[in-house]
Amino acid sequence: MRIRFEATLTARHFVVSLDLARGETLAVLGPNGAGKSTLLSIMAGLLRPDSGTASIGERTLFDLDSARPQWLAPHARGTALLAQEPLLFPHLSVLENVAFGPRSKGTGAAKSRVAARRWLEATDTQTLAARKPGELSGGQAQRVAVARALAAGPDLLLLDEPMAALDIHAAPLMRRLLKHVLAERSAIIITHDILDALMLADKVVILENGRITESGPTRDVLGRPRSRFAAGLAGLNLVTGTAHGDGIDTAFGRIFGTRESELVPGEAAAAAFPASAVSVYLDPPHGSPRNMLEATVTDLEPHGDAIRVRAGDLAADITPAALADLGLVPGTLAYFVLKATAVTIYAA
Ligand SMILES: Nc1ncnc2c1ncn2[C@@H]1O[C@H](COP(=O)(O)OP(=O)(O)OP(=O)(O)O)[C@@H](O)[C@H]1O
Repeated sequence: MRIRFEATLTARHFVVSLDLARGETLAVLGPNGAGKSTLLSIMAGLLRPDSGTASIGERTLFDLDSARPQWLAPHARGTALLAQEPLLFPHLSVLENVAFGPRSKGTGAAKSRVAARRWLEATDTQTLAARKPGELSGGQAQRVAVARALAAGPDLLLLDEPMAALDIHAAPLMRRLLKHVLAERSAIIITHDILDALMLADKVVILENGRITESGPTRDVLGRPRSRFAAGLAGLNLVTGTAHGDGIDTAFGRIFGTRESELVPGEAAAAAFPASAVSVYLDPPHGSPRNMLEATVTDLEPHGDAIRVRAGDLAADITPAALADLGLVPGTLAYFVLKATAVTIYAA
């Protein structure tokens, strides 16, 4: 079933349209306040846009553009929303929580419990069936919430940062569960985590200020980002300019790299390279021909075992020892140097 969505909500500067093929998982990435939760709330029927239409297959979720506006109640949409917090009914057992979905659709009590047990097994929570939500860890509760969402048999699963509230031990388990659950299932997942997008989603959209600024297959968007937001997520530097032979002309001078596709001289192009491929020098290095970008250091921050040196939008990861040697501080004029083989150039 194809999923179509188009909505405008002026008070939140929200203007979004998107399309999902049957069984596809879409990751929504974007900075805070971009409108990601707004998108899920409108889809789930918790928030009414000013205008727009949405449908799952033949079922209209809302149509506010016609002479006879339609608005389907949340429970009738065939969507299930999984929030950051599991939001289980505290007074019901785990089994009853999961059986609630089929029950509310009119399935009998015994049949609903059978279905619930099946989903508890699928989420590896069958041993918790008799417990109350208050007796579960965060990770367990979130797995039960997945079971509950699936037991309702949704046509579209909506996930709002399902890993965000989990600790570093529970998150990988949950990610593995979702990978299994989301295969062949239509879903929209909000995430801040690049790994989630790469592992779980077929497509991504980047949402910024209520607008989609990039969209496409996950690997394309993250491997060849066109927006700074996507580039930052992917740990890539992104420098834009105009194509010229094997390179592009940028504010930093000409940057050479490997062409990803045919470039038309003079047309907009971008160069992407990982922060880990950049070396930093205080003086222009001599010798082998390399790309050299002169820039003033603006920030230094820890990044894993490395130090990320920022100069405006440029980023380089260097070792703490190199940082000590160079004596970099914000304001230092430095040379960001990298081999052409580390640079991918593509039409922007
Ligand atoms: N209940 C509300 N009433 C009015 N405006 C709101 C409300 N909730 C969010 N907004 C505004 O709508 C815009 C989009 O917010 P939304 O919560 O959808 O963003 P988000 O991308 O989910 O952000 P985050 O990553 O911080 O969760 C923001 O400008 C926000 O301030």
